[in-house]
Amino acid sequence: MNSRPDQPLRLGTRRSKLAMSQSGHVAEAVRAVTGRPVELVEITTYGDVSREHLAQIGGTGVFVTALRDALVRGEVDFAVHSLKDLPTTQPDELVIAAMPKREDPRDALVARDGLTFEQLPDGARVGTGSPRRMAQLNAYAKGLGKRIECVAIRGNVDTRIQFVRDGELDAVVLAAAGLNRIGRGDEATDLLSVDNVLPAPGQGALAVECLASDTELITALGRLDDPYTRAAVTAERALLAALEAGCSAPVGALADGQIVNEMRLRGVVGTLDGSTLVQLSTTGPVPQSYDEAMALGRELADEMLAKGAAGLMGERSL
Ligand SMILES: NCc1[nH]cc(CCC(=O)O)c1CC(=O)O
Repeated sequence: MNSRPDQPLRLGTRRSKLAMSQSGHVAEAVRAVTGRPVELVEITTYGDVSREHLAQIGGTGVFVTALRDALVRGEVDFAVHSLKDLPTTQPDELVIAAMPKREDPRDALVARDGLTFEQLPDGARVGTGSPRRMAQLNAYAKGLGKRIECVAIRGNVDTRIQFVRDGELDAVVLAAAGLNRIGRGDEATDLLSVDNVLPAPGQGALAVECLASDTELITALGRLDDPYTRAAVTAERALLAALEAGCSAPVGALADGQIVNEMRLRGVVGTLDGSTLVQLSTTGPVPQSYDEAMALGRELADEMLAKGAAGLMGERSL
């Protein structure tokens, strides 16, 4: 593990409140399973510094590159990422040693006056720059016989909620997991059913990453792994990768199950205006290996591509 047992394990983390909360929880769990002290090492990423919209920065990896560089340089022993921010390609020198049990995967609405999505007035201004959310929220609104205006916003969770508190927006849409992790989950005025809005692949789940050569640490961190979460997220990410889409593309996916030993993978892509969505699902036994989980995701991607998914994603830079 790169150091003597009495020395702290170094956990590389972003500085944001969300990242610090995620890292704090994982640090505590790692302390519990290893008996070793864990020290948080703060690292600034380009995604934290830049004021550009994520779609303009070019999507994948803006939050993780600096953390990975620190791992490869040996400045930290392990790092915690939000899985939905992690590119689907895995560098050879790093491994995801654990995917702990996933939090609530849903998107949440934080609206003025306690409004639910259904209660939003026609023409409501809703803060989100995510193509995935825009496509599905526009379609959801249309099904309710109204229009919403999606307004691209950036910033951390607190900043986004402030747009609503200041009266600049009627609502913002955020990951429920993020709200919960920073202790603001009770401010959600609606939790969006995954029947209406599928989350980003991996949303609500964390990746604990370390050097592929650090076998002792991989074994220790592995005790935090939740195999069901790993199977689900692997299938969702296989779908995303097979659709050749980055994290800023309008792709939603969720693998879950109501029936024991069965996993249902749902996927969606759409046009940003929500006028066309390709939404499909496939069901099979809970994958028992990486290969089985990958196969589940690829199978659904093939069906979605056959239904014209690729054409819909072409306009993602709009
Ligand atoms: N893209 C930013 C990001 N990355 C992870 C989360 C929330 C926590 C998670 O999904 O694990 C968020 C904020 C949001 O989308 O509201």
